[in-house]
Amino acid sequence: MPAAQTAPDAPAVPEPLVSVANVQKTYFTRQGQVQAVASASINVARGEFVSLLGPSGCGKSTLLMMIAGLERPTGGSIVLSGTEVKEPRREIGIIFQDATLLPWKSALDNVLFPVRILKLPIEPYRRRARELLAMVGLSDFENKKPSQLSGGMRQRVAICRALIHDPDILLMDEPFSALDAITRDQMNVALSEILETYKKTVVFVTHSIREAAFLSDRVVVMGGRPSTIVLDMKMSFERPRRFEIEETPEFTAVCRKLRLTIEEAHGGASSQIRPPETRGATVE
Ligand SMILES: Nc1ncnc2c1ncn2[C@@H]1O[C@H](COP(=O)(O)OP(=O)(O)OP(=O)(O)O)[C@@H](O)[C@H]1O
Repeated sequence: MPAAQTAPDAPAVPEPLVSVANVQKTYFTRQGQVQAVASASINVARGEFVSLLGPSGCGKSTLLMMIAGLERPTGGSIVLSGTEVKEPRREIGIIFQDATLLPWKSALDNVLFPVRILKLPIEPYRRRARELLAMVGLSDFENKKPSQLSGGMRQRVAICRALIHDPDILLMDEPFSALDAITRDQMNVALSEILETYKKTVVFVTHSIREAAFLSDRVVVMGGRPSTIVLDMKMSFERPRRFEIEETPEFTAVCRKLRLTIEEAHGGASSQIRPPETRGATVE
């Protein structure tokens, strides 16, 4: 029987931008070992938005920090743009839960901070910083210090700072979880708009099922003990997305499936009585 052949005009499968292959992480502490991630494998294509969802302690931040090169896996490998990640890399921009802005610097200078660290020429980047601040509606606030900005504004400055050196990939660790519900919704829409303009690959850690479903191309659910990937689900809602999709039966069904998966990974609790481990995952 002849060997199966690929048709000459078959579309080439694009190389993933990020490839996480059987990654494991055990922390060695004075109190003993903590197995944060038993095994995780995910490919993220260029331009894709992938959320990591799951209850507190299931290893989401650990996995993100390993992709960022800030933690080393104890097993498996992470490859970014064809090269194994062994240290923080310029192609990456990171945004944390707390905006972590420098309090004595203006919004504009905070956005320019990575440019100074990377010793890049300031002037062309000053123009880009102003463009980014305008994009997130902060043109009138570029000279304000962080203490003069609201939480949502500070987080928008942090997004501009992460984008200033034009990284290929944005890693976001619960960036909006400290914000009130309305501001958080606004930030979700603002982030979608930013990504329509500056096409980036995003890996996004969140506790919020709705936020993950709204923003993502794929939602990866982590869970179990020790923690693995229990679901990798495509979010096929049309883009650009607006709040209205959250009112649709399709969106509700997707959120229900994600919630049940998280609960099953923790022993099949009913939706009324959830074990403490699943309380970190919210549908608000
Ligand atoms: N630096 C560290 N040293 C030792 N243990 C750690 C360290 N960082 C995380 N852990 C442990 O690894 C496990 C996974 O933690 P991680 O923060 O990655 O989970 P998470 O899903 O992001 O949690 P959360 O949603 O609460 O932020 C937890 O048991 C945590 O206590």
